[in-house]
Amino acid sequence: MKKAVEEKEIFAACSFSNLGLESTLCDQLRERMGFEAPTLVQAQAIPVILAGRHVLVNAATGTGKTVTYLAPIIHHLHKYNPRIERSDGTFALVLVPTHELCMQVYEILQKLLHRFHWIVPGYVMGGENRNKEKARLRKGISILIATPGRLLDHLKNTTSFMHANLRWIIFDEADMILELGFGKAIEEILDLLGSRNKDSVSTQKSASRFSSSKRQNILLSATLNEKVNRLANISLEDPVMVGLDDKKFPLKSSVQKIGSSDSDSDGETRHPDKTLSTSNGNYNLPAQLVQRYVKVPCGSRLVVFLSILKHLFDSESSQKVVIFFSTCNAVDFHYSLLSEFCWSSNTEDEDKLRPKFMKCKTFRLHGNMQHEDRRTTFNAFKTEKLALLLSTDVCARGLDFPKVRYIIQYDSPGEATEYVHRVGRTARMGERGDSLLFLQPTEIEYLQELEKHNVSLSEYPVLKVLDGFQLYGQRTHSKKVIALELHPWLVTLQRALESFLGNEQKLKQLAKEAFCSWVRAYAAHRGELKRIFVVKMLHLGHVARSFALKDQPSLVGRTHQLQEKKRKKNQKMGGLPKRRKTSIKKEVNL
Ligand SMILES: Nc1ncnc2c1ncn2[C@@H]1O[C@H](COP(=O)(O)OP(=O)(O)OP(=O)(O)O)[C@@H](O)[C@H]1O
Repeated sequence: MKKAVEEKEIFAACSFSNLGLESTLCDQLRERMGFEAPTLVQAQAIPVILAGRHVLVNAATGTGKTVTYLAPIIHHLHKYNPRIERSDGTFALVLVPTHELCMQVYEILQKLLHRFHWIVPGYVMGGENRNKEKARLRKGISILIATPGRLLDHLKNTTSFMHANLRWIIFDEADMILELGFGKAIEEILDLLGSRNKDSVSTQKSASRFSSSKRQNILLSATLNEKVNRLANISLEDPVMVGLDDKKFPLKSSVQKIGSSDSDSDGETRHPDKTLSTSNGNYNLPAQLVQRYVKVPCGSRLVVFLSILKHLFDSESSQKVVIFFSTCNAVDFHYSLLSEFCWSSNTEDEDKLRPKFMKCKTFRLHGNMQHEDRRTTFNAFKTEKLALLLSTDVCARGLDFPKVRYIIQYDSPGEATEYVHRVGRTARMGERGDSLLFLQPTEIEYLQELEKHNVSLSEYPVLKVLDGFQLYGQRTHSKKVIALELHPWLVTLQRALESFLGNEQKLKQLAKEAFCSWVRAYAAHRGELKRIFVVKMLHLGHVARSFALKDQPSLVGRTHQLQEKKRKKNQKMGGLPKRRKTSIKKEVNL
């Protein structure tokens, strides 16, 4: 894919060695990774990290934040003389929110360490075999990638986990880690590792040749915001902020900032020749990303969605699309529908063998899948050239699938932060990228929520796309059409879908389950968003149509009844649980 923006807007006018990185590592970055020059964020942050400062990094999605923190760690570990050994245990800890991100960082680390075989990479994460992890920790892991829950588990229960030499703690996607409700776990981890600013207690006595090394913590995300403030305050000492405005992000300790909109200092970096995208309360989005929305009445959502997908794949021979849904059930239903639905608009004869509606490969990824399946999907989608990935927000953060050309947010993302991360799966490293957000007419105010962060979307020409389809060999003109939902193409497609589902009982059951969890997820919007996504405004018959169901299924399934009972009990005992959003997010999203 051709770069959509000029190189100088992505890369700094210097080399990795100019930043102070060790020459073998620079060779490795060039030869093994194909990185000729550092990105702007790398040029600004690497020297500061090399200098041993605590750092807070805020830069747009897909700008190379992973290497920003890994390269300086490898640089320092490589320089220890005599060489570090496995028995020295863990020197660096990278905390990430999801299984997939854990694997991704681990893979990058493996590549970077190719010539440094004595520096051992490793990971621990929820869902993996604890005993195998224990064995690996016992042998020693120099740079450990971890999800917070499993790390805490090992810190408490794996006595052979050696971390007395720990020097770096990195929080990649720091805000997401907290969003997922890991705040308490993180505080406990910091305490156990003796890495809180004050009053920290370490469980292991440091008495090695590395004990004089100062601790260094680093927080990164494309959307660092006030939520991270507390974590930053307890974990960072005198931090340097890269790409962040300290007026919007006030920290107690003295702060040096680099690359923020009102930066007046180029600090210790040798090549801050460009500032990062501004972050004056606005989110950093890739400048070349084309962002659009499509306004669709609820009952026509599914048919418009399928039509747009068909249009995308018919018009480009190589296409990778990621689609976001609000629930695991919705992913499962749409995945099965897209994989099985057969229909051709050009044959009237019902008995003819019909071709598949979508001919590309379809993948799905969500938190209710087996870890092994998640891993297989993750790796397979990476290498495909023509494919669809249907996912929940488990895919929204940090994942770097090459050449994703389009992001569709079929279910709205909730907070603007999530919007930014979801669209950030495309338009990475200056490549082209498009995003499309589905909104119902009643939800259009959501655009103003995005505007508050300077995120503007233009309208997608949906009628033009629909007019391009042929029904029985004829173009489907909408000139006389008053409302989108009456477009002949959509009406015919909806009928075909409903009749298809009528004959596919398994799929119909999936549709019913998806319908119920979709409504529950819709009702779970909080705060300001509750005003925009009003569950009472939903016409449930229309919602049913959007799952290709002729009739509205009952919302009162057995699971729902149990949940209601639990909710009422909670209310009696003093209101909703404190982190309602988190529990709902865990239940429906990931
Ligand atoms: N200096 C570089 N030159 C060329 N490509 C690079 C360079 N640094 C990183 N990349 C590539 O850029 C892509 C994005 O990097 P990375 O995933 O670290 O971005 P990110 O800023 O962490 O994104 P997100 O905010 O979505 O997590 C990756 O494919 C990575 O290999």
